[in-house]
Amino acid sequence: MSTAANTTAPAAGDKRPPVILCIGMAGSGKTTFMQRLNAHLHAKKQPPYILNLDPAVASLPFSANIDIRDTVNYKEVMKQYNLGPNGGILTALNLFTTKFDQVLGFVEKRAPSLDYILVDTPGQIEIFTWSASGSIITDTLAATYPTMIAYIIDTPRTAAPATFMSNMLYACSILYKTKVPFILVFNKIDVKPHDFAVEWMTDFEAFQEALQKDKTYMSSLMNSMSLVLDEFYAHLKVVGVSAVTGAGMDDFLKAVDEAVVEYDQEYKPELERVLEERRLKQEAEKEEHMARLLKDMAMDEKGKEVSFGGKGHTSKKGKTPLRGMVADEDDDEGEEEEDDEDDGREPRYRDEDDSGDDDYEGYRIEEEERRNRMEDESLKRFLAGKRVD
Ligand SMILES: Nc1nc2c(ncn2[C@@H]2O[C@H](COP(=O)(O)OP(=O)(O)OP(=O)(O)O)[C@@H](O)[C@H]2O)c(=O)[nH]1
Repeated sequence: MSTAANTTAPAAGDKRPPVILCIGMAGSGKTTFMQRLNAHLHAKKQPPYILNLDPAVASLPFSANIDIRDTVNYKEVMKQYNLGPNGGILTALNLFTTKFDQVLGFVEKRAPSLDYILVDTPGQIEIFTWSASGSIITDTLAATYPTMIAYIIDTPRTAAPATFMSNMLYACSILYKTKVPFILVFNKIDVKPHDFAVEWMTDFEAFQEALQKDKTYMSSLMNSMSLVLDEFYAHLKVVGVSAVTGAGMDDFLKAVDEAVVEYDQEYKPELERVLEERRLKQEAEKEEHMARLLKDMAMDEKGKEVSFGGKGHTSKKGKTPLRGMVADEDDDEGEEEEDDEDDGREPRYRDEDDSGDDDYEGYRIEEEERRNRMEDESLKRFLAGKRVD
């Protein structure tokens, strides 16, 4: 776990602004946090580019550059598809995702002049974190930009060990699902400072002690869960902020810088490895299909072997029809071999009963002799000082 102390500033002239996906439980203060962050960045003369992905928000306290509500009317979606509010929001997000390549196009044009891209997500957290659209949007952004999740937590409401544990487990599930760098943002520290949370995350015994006070059946379950979470905490950046007073905003930006470094050092190489693995797998599949196709082409529908009349054709004893493309060739067994000369003809199929074989062979020999005669003629004309056509 890091607490945004040791940081590296983003490289000057970096054309890939970090994308900050703001996610959190309803009422955790996502929108207020975005508003505060927006104001803070404007004050620093680094105005962010804002995407609003919440189709159900009544009014935004900041202006979004791209707003899902301009594209989809979620109330109309509810009516048309006969859905409830959550189904309407999810369908609206799905519809918007089908246009996300256009959104990316807009972002791309602006990216060189931007320092930050902020994304507000639907209040119903699972609509973004557990939907296909949420994954597509996250993965698409993360393929190009250093993308991270700012997980907003309502600190006063997380002070009980059981609530804290539930919230951390949820955060853990999102981290393992998205795999992008993760910042835990303890919001509302003007009401309750987040020191207790940092202590519980860094000092295992302190959390165990807090758990001892809980005498319910849940405490033993939580005891074992807390062991699992220890590993998870190591991957997190933790900051305390107040979206109302503006406390902790610079700490948050330092954590963003750290997340960019983490993206470059861990996420991106892993992404490239996965893409390369996929490419190799596809290539291997293609080769396998080709080999199977060639094998199939060597057999006619009745299961008889067929061959091509052109270069690389098979002998009657049933060799591989396309030389050089399929392994397992053995050409010099003293069998009756056909001429390997490429005569430029289209390949033709035949089977062992092909009675036209001899005619064809005769024609080939005739053709070759004719070509040889022409070449001789041409040479004679050249030696006689005439132009060669
Ligand atoms: N004291 C205090 N209150 C805050 C802070 N941040 C947000 N709030 C309050 O928390 C409530 C919820 O804030 P929102 O920003 O609407 O939360 P949200 O997560 O966007 O909520 P949804 O729109 O339901 O997703 C509001 O009453 C805010 O004024 C904070 O840092 N300190």
